[in-house]
Amino acid sequence: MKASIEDKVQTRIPTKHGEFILHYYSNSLDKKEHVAFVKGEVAGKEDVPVRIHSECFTGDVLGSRRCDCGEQLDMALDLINTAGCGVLIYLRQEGRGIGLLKKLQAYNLQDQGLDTVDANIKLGHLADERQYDIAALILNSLQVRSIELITNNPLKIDELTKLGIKVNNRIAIEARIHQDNLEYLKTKAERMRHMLSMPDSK
Ligand SMILES: Nc1nc2c(ncn2[C@@H]2O[C@H](COP(=O)(O)OP(=O)(O)OP(=O)(O)O)[C@@H](O)[C@H]2O)c(=O)[nH]1
Ligand SMILES: [Zn+2]
Repeated sequence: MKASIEDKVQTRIPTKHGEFILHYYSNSLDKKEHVAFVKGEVAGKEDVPVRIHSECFTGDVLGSRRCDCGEQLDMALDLINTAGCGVLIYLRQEGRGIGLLKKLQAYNLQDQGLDTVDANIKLGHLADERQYDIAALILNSLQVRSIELITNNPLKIDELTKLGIKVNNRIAIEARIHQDNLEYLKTKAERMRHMLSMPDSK
């Protein structure tokens, strides 16, 4: 079956990072509520700054310091607002696609010494189960011609490219490193090829 989305409603949201238009999408692939936060005119534009942010309840909402998600969300919205044009797609792919329950179980395994990759595997999952079909459909629906992707994750660039999105550039988005996120970020750099400048990496 060919995947499809429908832009059901658009509404204005003033935020501490400026004003955006929130688009709510229904889709044929899952029952999740994926959204896009759009700044300015993006239709027909090249090199549009785009952040594809994966849901992280603990980081985005609770301000957890285990990961860099909350800080990245703030940085991306600020960057897009300053650029005056851009899109933040908020995909409901909690825990890299394994869901909140499994992510919280993975956190407990991490507290017993496993890293974020091995904890997922121990729970019977892949390290990363995310798919980007809906993100690509949203970008096409917004008529974005090409993007500058705000990410440190090369896999996201590869996956979007495979889905026909023209990624002309990458914009780095590195959160502050501290004791609570150090191991997590190290694992992303060493085992998931994330382009992060870690203190002791060569
Ligand atoms: N399974 C699992 N998911 C996690 C963990 N920590 C954060 N996440 C989820 O990871 C997702 C964010 O992915 P990241 O790997 O941090 O970063 P990314 O989106 O791939 O890369 P960037 O674009 O550079 O931010 C969110 O859905 C989080 O809920 C963890 O320890 N285990
Ligand atoms: Zn997170």
